[in-house]
Amino acid sequence: MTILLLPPVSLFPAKYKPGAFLKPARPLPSSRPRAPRRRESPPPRAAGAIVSGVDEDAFTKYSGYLFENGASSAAEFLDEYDLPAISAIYRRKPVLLLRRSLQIGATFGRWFALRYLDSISDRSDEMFKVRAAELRMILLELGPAFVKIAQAVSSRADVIPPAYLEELSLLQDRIAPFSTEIAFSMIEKELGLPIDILFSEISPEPVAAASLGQVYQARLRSSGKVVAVKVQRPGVRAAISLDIFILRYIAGLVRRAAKLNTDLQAVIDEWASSLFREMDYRAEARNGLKFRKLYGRLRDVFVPEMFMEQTSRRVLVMEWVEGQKLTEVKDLYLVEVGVYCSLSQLLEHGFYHADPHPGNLLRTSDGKLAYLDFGMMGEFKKEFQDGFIEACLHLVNRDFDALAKDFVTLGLLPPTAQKDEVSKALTGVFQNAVNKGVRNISFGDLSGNLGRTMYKFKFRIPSYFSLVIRSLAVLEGIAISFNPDYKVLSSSYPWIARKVLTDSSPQLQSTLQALLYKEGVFRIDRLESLLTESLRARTEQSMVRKEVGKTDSTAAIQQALSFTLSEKGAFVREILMQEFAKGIDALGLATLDSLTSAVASRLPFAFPYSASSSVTDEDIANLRTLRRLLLLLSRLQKDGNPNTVRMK
Ligand SMILES: Nc1ncnc2c1ncn2[C@@H]1O[C@H](COP(=O)(O)OP(=O)(O)OP(=O)(O)O)[C@@H](O)[C@H]1O
Repeated sequence: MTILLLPPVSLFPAKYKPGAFLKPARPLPSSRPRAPRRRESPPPRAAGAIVSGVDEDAFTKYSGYLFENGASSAAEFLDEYDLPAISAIYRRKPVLLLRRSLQIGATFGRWFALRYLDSISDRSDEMFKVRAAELRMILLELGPAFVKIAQAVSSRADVIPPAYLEELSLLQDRIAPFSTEIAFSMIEKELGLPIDILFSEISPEPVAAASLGQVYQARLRSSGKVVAVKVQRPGVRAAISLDIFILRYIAGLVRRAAKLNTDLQAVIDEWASSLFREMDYRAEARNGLKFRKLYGRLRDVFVPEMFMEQTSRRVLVMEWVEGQKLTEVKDLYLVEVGVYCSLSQLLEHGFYHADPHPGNLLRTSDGKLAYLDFGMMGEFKKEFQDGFIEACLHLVNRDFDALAKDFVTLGLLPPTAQKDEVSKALTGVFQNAVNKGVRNISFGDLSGNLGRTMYKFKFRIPSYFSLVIRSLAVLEGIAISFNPDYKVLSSSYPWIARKVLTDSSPQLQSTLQALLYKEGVFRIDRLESLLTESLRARTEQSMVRKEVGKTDSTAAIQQALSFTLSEKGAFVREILMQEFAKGIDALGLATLDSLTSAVASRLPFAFPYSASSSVTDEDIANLRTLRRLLLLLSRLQKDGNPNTVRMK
């Protein structure tokens, strides 16, 4: 069985520039004589090329060790996170359990001891970078469960010191690969066909190695398309199951010892369930298909195609994306595209990419934002979407009583929390931030402050919500690295304003009603600010959405003018009409009033009625509102004609 590997330049169109990966032809591992196949081939003993600078693939050794101890055979075939099954496997292996626990304890213990020594010898600052690098190596050595945990926190510029952030972000894509021979044999076993029947070319080494799998560049023999082939690390489920089992146990101890509010074991269970789902590549491919269908239509967003027929539980084949990491190219326009795409995911369809770490966001060679890795997707339920929008509106409008209630709806606070106390505490957390103006609120700071202040009210962040926050915080984090003033909330608020003005959900409509009326008095300033903000969203949105056959500026004008007349603007129109009617009534009265007083002053006798008594304070307020409404509409008309539509 031979595979034709021609020099890449002659085979790939120039835009793919695959030369970096496809080395000059050389025999592929699959053409070498292979060891006789067993149902479960032993894990690799030595890694192939070194990607990360780690001189040995520690995970490969670890999974080999597990295999020798009989742990992988049962745990490796678990389809989903099944705690009773995992307990049953590892309770029968106390020695393995003890050895691994000691290994984890000793590794971290040594590191903490060194940090302690640094601090007593006053060398903490000097050794900071060294310890950060050591921590990365430790996590790599301890295997994929720890790498995954580190990845989860590595995009949080707000909670992790910069030196650690730098090191931990290397865990996103610089992990030692396992041997290509094992990978190719897994592809053949999983897909049931020889490599050279599946692909006309494949890179002789992985182009990237991540915690759960590694990726090859290949060309499908059937269609000639260039694809990425992701192959799962052997022994990964067994290794992760064992570590989860141990971490759960430690979490139980810590919770009891520190009397924590949070059920740490439940947090680990949720995380473990999603990690197991991530390890099923068929589910990932289905997610990718759905993601492409929903968001692939947004302008400047690119979602690769999935090849379901060539995908199995441990092998995934998808369209190759040529591009650079968003973090490397520092493209603020694409960060904005990402924010709009995230909001569309969160607040329009509720189906969102829950792992948008910087390694998964690329800038394609034609300037689009490409999403990779659909293993972890979240569902943001409609009631939470509305709750989130309401919370943002209440925050921006400084309505902290309502915000306290939103926190209960969102599951951030228990229903038993003392609302008055909470409202006071929230005022303390947010007042300053909001006074600075919505454009200056940092998403990262806000969530950090919130956690610290609200702890005493049993504040907890449900896992669905932490992923939502994360998907926005990651983008803010990327942007901040090259524009320290970037605020994701400022980019999101126009969207939120537009949503509340146009959504037909009764919940949002009553929020809007409550926001616009205080004790029956119409608050036109709030409508003004919502409309102005929403227009900003619609203008920018027209850049992001494909407006077939329209220029951006005409689309913006049309949107601005037709908004209140459109079906979506029905609710706002009703409010406007009501206020217009009140204003016109007041205008009628006032006109009549001035007419009668003008006529009365010219009469040679005293007029029996006092004209001024017919115009009340309310009428005067309604007249003022009418005037402002007219001004607002004319301004919207003007603003709807921006000359600068493209931000690039
Ligand atoms: N379709 C693709 N086109 C080009 N490169 C790709 C593609 N898919 C994956 N890669 C490369 O492989 C790397 C790892 O892929 P991916 O993130 O899907 O793997 P993973 O095992 O799920 O990783 P992680 O541990 O980060 O969750 C990516 O960061 C990217 O560099």
